[in-house]
Amino acid sequence: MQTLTPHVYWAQRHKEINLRVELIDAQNINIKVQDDVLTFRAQGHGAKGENNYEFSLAFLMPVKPECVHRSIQRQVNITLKKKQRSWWDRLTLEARKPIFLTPDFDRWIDESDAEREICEKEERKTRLQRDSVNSEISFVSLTKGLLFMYNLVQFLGFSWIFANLTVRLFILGQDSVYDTFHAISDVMFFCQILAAVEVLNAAFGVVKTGIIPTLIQVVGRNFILFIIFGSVEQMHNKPVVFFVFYSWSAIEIFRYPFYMLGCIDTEWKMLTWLRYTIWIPLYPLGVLAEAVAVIQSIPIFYDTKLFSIPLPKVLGTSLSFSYILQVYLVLMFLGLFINFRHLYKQRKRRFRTKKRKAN
Ligand SMILES: CCCCCCCCCCCCC[C@@H](O)CC(=O)SCCNC(=O)CCNC(=O)[C@H](O)C(C)(C)COP(=O)(O)OP(=O)(O)OC[C@H]1O[C@@H](n2cnc3c(N)ncnc32)[C@H](O)[C@@H]1OP(=O)(O)O
Repeated sequence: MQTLTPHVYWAQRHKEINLRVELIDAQNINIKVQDDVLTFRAQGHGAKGENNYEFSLAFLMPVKPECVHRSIQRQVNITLKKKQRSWWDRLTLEARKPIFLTPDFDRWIDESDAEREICEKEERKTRLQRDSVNSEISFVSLTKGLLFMYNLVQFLGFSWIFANLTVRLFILGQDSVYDTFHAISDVMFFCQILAAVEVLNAAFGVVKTGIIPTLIQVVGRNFILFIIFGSVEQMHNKPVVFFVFYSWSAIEIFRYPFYMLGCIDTEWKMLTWLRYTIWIPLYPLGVLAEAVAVIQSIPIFYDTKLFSIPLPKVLGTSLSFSYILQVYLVLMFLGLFINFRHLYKQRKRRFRTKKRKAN
């Protein structure tokens, strides 16, 4: 086998040099770049059949020693990085062009074209960045808009409940307390079903809050509303319904407007203080009222056998739901403890941040 020189085509960009070595089925390719000199050795099929091929090129200016090459059926493509971003007048150190070297007209561009190519690339990049920022902004605005609407609906719902309970108490006196469920439950059902959105918001990171406290809050309330009050008629006329609904709505008429203002990046200090303070008496009172409701419902579930769970014969006929309620009573106080601690932390975080901002 003889050693021949392959035909080499070259082109440049501001940052790199591209070489195309014309060699069919190149094998044992050995390319080295040392002191700005590239040496190429390979076996392949050229104009004179299967032979060894080699060449070397001393570059006009410094190049990085690492290079990338890729052999495809009819050629070997080599890419080298220039050490400095610049446009070379020629490829080789020697002014006389080697005979085997030709400009690669398929890839050839002059300096101004290369500049334009770079400008276009930059423009495309900026446009892409701008587009992604714009779509991020419109996504955030859409989310904030939807959250605002959600909070507004809840605020209106709970304001109606709170106002209704208060006005009825003043007009009808004590009697209104016994009729709370019939007067209020439809709106309360609506608001509390809708509150499931808060669990989804926490789960998908739409708002910066933990899922566990939200789940405890929503599941805890809906258990009382739908199971204890909703499914047992004997509970409808109990005064405890009034106290539960009153404690729930008393916090929500501050919490939801606080969130609404948050959605439009506004804050009323008084409202923030109320949102993060009023739960301190309301939460234990609310849980206490809920506990009274559960305790009052236990004998009713026991007598009516409602929701009792059928058991295998060896264990007895069925497990009364009243036993589950007794376990729930314990869970309630565990839930109270978790959420009380969570709200306490949120309060501390909120007021600590404010103080730091004020400094
Ligand atoms: C696993 C299931 C087990 C079930 C076991 C059952 C156990 C039963 C336990 C029962 C206990 C529940 C009793 C309860 O029903 C009794 C009462 O409600 S009594 C009445 C008094 N209640 C309250 O005061 C509680 C009110 N509720 C809450 O405060 C929340 O629901 C709670 C999840 C407890 C806490 O809220 P959160 O974690 O979200 O804290 P923040 O308000 O500070 O919000 C944090 C940041 O998120 C932003 N955010 C949150 N929600 C929204 C929203 N809807 N829209 C816009 N932004 C929102 C908020 O602005 C904060 O952001 P930043 O810090 O940037 O301002």
